[in-house]
Amino acid sequence: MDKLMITGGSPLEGEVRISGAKNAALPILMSTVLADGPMLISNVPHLHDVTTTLELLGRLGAEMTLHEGMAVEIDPTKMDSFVAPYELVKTMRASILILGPLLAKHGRADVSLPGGCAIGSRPVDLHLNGLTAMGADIKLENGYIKARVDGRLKGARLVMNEVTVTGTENLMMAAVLAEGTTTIENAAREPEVVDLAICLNGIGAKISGAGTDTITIEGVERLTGGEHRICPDRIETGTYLVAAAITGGKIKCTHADPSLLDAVVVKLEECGADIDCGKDYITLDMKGKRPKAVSFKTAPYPAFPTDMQAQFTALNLVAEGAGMITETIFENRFMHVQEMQRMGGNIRVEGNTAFSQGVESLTAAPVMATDLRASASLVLAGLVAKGTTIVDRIYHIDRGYERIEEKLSQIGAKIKRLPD
Ligand SMILES: CC(=O)N[C@H]1[C@@H](OP(=O)(O)OP(=O)(O)OC[C@H]2O[C@@H](n3ccc(=O)[nH]c3=O)[C@H](O)[C@@H]2O)O[C@H](CO)[C@@H](O)[C@@H]1O
Ligand SMILES: C=C(OP(=O)(O)O)C(=O)O
Repeated sequence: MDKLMITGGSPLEGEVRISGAKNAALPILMSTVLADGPMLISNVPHLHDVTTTLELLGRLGAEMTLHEGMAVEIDPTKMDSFVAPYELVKTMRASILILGPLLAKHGRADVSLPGGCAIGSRPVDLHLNGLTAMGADIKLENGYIKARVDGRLKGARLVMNEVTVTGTENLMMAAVLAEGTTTIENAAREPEVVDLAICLNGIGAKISGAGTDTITIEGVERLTGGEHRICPDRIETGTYLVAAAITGGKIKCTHADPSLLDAVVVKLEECGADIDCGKDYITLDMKGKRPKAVSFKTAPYPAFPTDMQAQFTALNLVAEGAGMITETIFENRFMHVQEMQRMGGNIRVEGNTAFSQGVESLTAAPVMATDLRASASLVLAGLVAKGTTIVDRIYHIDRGYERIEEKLSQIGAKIKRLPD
């Protein structure tokens, strides 16, 4: 397994080009199953999860052509398999996003039930309840979700008990080809849900209200093929902004969308950063300053994202003062804290809150984490630690960050990938 070797102490300075969003690319690539012609998807990030998604689509019989500049053309018209096998689903929970499109388009889907993962149990009951309410017959057999429907799914009123991002996306994708109108109440408002709706509306779907908590989908009989450009990754952007803030540097993130980062920007300003936003860039200046500790609770968009919690936990380790960070989305998302303690962080977890008291400096250590953002937060801690930190098991990082070591090196980090 590859590792990252980071020697801390250099303030980061320069420009980073932000990639397309993982969490938009995955549902949008899955949604191509619904189309009646080829789809050209651009600004696709080069990530392990994207490769897994393309492998899944290939196994289902979709034809794919890769174009220059991270665009992929997907022709789903000759699909002849409806099974998402365990060996793919176990490496990527988001494989569940194939369920809605397959069922809506082909009337059948066998999708391995995703297990829990390092950050929590992550059930998919709300996806299944919604599809059942739309007329699907769903059984669990031998670890697989076996979903069937005779003819088209039926539009329904779906009231979600919890705000679920992939649940909203799965049901929205299922509803676009259903007979009649579906409403999703208490829907997720995340920008990636909006990007998916834009993509689907571009090929003939009738979705309104994406980005609010009530989404209405008028089912249509067919969708055409078409084109879509994936929106910028707000979590990647936030991670690089924290990298500059934690090292007392100055950074410009280009090809970004600052309008998706309001809650994160508020906290960066609170920690002392000067921020400037343009239409497609965001700069952060923290030169010569030590960050001040921040406190917040994670919650669904537009509140502070759980996917940025670990990175700010790292920032608080070296900040001036006490910080209190509460995780409300996932029950086990502080796996990074024990590793941070090994680097000299003065931090403890009680219940779902991490309490920290900033220290002047961290010390390097060999560390590893069992999820994506936790691993990224250890890289951030390594950027300010005295000495050389080795972050193990970085396949988690490769699920969600495109060429992280190259992008960080370009802005002055001393970071190297150590191949297995
Ligand atoms: C590929 C993708 O987009 N992943 C994102 C998505 O994950 P994902 O869509 O899996 O996360 P959800 O929004 O579904 O999870 C939110 C909460 O709802 C619960 N829940 C969810 C579904 C369900 O059927 N039953 C249920 O109880 C979950 O356990 C969790 O406590 O949103 C998360 C929350 O912003 C992000 O951290 C992930 O990066
Ligand atoms: C939790 C995340 O992703 P996933 O839902 O793909 O596991 C994440 O992007 O931080």
